[in-house]
Amino acid sequence: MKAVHFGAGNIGRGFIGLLLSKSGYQVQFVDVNDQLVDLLKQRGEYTVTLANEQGDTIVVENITAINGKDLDAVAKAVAEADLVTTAVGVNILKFIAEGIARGIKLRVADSAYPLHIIACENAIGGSSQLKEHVYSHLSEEIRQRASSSVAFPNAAVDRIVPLQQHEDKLHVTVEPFFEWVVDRSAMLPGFHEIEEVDYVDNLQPYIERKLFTVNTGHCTAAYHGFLKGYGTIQDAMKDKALAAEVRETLGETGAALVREYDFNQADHNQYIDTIIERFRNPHLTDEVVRVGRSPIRKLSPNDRLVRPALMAHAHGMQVPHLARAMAAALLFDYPEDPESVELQSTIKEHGVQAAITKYTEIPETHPVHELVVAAYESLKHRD
Ligand SMILES: NC(=O)c1ccc[n+]([C@@H]2O[C@H](COP(=O)([O-])OP(=O)(O)OC[C@H]3O[C@@H](n4cnc5c(N)ncnc54)[C@H](O)[C@@H]3O)[C@@H](O)[C@H]2O)c1
Ligand SMILES: O=P(O)(O)OC[C@@H](O)[C@@H](O)[C@H](O)[C@H](O)CO
Repeated sequence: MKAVHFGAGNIGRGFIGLLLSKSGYQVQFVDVNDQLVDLLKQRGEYTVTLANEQGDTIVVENITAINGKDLDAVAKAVAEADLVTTAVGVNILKFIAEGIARGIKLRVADSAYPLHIIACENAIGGSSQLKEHVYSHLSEEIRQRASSSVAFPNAAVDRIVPLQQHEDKLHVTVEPFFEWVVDRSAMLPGFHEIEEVDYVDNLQPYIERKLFTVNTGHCTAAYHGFLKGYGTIQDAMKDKALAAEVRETLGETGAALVREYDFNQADHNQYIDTIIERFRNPHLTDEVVRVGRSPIRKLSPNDRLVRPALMAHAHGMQVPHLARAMAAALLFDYPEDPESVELQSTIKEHGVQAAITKYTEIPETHPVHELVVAAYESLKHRD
């Protein structure tokens, strides 16, 4: 069984590549980082360390890599694969689409054996978004032929993998916890199941619960932590007031999720507790600037702050803490992050109200918009 995985970065090597390899897939990574690709090709293996007391290690063997700039090689690999996965960042999906489309074209020309394409990104409907990008490169005739043999099931992936500090550029340290849930209803017969993956008929509650708990809590800790001068999530979570802010924020998303999806409140509280403990893992060093990266994406309408806030508001609930988290995101001024630079320049040029409307798409007349502006002013002028 052959798998092609786009993005040999932290989650690519530390989670997806590892599970695929354990399940008997021969994994070919595709990346545009020349050094990473060369090392993977030369060595054919890498090490994953679990951030636990014992520091357990696993060697992932029998892997190889392709340079993503070599579109012919990418297309050939996709044409021959049983499974394509991605962990490149949701905004990068459009850039990998052409190679996948060319692979599909080659593939449907001489066979119709099934291909599953699963985007493992932090986004709602990641694989569906990738499908749109891929299909924009295909003729109607090829789309028709692909419709019965190429599936794009959506997925939710959860494992904290920080930026790596190892001398060995392939070595990756990951938290022990992981969860990978795939939408079974969009799958074709004959799929070689990936071990330890959960297959569900309705993914929506799972992806929203993950994104609006793990990722909402994480970015809340990151943005408030950044404002308070903490370098890592672990240090930020030692601040009692900050940890309480994270919990209150997850109380707001939790109330909305329980109402929307009928989750059991006690089970959801347990889920929140587990996640907060994961943020505190003393064996991890996770920088606030990684977790807060791409604030424009994180402030976008379908992401971890705005969507749960509007969902809660629609159920008649108050969202002061989500509004504060959005305000803290608007104050994330980190020159090495291109989205932070754009955000700060928009605020400077057009004012915070216009920036909120532009990036969150919440109209100025909406009560949540007013809450975010007030929280922004109060955080900006804090002592
Ligand atoms: N790190 C985590 O804790 C975590 C957990 C769950 C989900 N995710 C999601 O996984 C995705 C990747 O995150 P990450 O932390 O591994 O990031 P990362 O930066 O470590 O890895 C991304 C990789 O994609 C590569 N890439 C960029 N453009 C490419 C292209 N055109 N073709 C092929 N490869 C390309 C980069 O070179 C890099 O190696 C994101 O969507 C993220 O939200 C991350
Ligand atoms: O990857 P992002 O930028 O969407 O979010 C940053 C972190 O919250 C994220 O990578 C988490 O570590 C991960 O989603 C845990 O499953």
